[in-house]
Amino acid sequence: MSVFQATASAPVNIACIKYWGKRDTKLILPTNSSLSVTLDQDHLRSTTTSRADPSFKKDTLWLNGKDDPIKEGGRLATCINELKRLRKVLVEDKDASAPKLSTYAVHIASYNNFPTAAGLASSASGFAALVSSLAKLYELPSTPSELSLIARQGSGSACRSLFGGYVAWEMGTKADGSDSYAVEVAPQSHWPEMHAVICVVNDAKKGTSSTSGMQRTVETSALLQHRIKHVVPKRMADISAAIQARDFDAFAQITMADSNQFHAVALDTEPPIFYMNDVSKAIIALIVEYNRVALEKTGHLKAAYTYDAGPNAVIYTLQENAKEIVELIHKYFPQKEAFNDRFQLFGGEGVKGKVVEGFNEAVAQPHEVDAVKGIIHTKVGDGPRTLGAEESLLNAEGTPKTLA
Ligand SMILES: Nc1ncnc2c1ncn2[C@@H]1O[C@H](COP(=O)(O)OP(=O)(O)OP(=O)(O)O)[C@@H](O)[C@H]1O
Ligand SMILES: C[C@@](O)(CCOP(=O)(O)OP(=O)(O)O)CC(=O)O
Repeated sequence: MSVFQATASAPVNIACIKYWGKRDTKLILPTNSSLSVTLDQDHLRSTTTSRADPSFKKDTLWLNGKDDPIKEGGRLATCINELKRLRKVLVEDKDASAPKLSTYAVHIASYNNFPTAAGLASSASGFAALVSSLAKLYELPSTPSELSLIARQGSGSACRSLFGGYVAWEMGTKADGSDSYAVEVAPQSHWPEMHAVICVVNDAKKGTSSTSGMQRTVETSALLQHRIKHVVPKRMADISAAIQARDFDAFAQITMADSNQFHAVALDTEPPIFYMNDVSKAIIALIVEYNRVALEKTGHLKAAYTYDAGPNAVIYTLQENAKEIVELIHKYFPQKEAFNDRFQLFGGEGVKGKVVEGFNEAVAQPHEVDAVKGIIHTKVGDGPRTLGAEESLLNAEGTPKTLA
């Protein structure tokens, strides 16, 4: 008997223009457009296998090997049901010989190769991988933008992980959400030199979830209304132009300004929300000083920090500056574990921890080991990938394989 199964992996994305606020909480329609860089799934990814079988009793998801209950009417159920509906309408109703997979329950196993729910955008890669694997299983003729409409209903930011490179989520205006989807601004190949140095400040589950935090902001922040109307539209246009022109100065300025404003609207929420901590703030001080020196020496910026709903820093930079940034972070935040030098920046010599010439070392205090728990060096990457049967996460019985 044939096995109906597909496996896909999907990347994380980190926004430069932040999504923060919904105008429709059920459909997940945002109050502003947003834009992100997709990170390389060779380093950070969710991998998901979906199987449809007439013997399965109910839709089931295992996340990192553990049963993750699918709540009726919840986000997962919405995504799965919508994909089943498309299977029926786009495939089964058109071809009588197509197996009626839409009537079978599915078993889904997913693994994140990085901490889940720790502000590293696991919901984004997770829902993008889920939608990609089911779309493949159901042989849907849908485009990435069409699939992004479904991923959006799992987690807003997930819609942007349906593309590689530089991605915008157009907020749309329709009440049914049919024009609120992701589009490619530029592929990875357009500006492959974009790297990211991620400082993991806290990899534990966070306090205020994005979902509840942003809703409180919508309800209580006057500053958010200003941001939505008067700030984001111009920033979206300007950063898209900066990406087209590969203008890192403009890209960095806008990215840092938008991170700052997102954290300002979080603070403007009642009661206030603080996602950054003192370590996050020290990293900002280091990047500001590093850019000051760069501007003085070269007339250009070299780094852009951005923070999501947690204290972890993502520092965008061009490949040529990544080594200096890794050195800088090590100088102030000594590491317990050796740096994973996947781009061979250091050869065999190891990271020393040093600042560039002219850097004012007094801008931040050196911290104790573990203030920054890890440093992940990655870069812009491609969109979801379909993987072969040998990568399946489900065993013959349709339950998760134990991974080595
Ligand atoms: N691989 C996955 N497959 C399906 N769902 C997933 C997967 N990974 C994460 N999720 C869902 O996303 C939730 C975590 O989302 P949450 O927004 O709290 O954290 P985060 O995405 O890591 O942080 P943030 O979005 O603020 O950057 C999990 O509890 C789970 O429901
Ligand atoms: C700060 C952010 O990372 C917020 C992400 O929010 P989510 O997409 O996690 O929220 P839900 O739609 O409620 O699931 C900014 C961004 O990624 O644009």
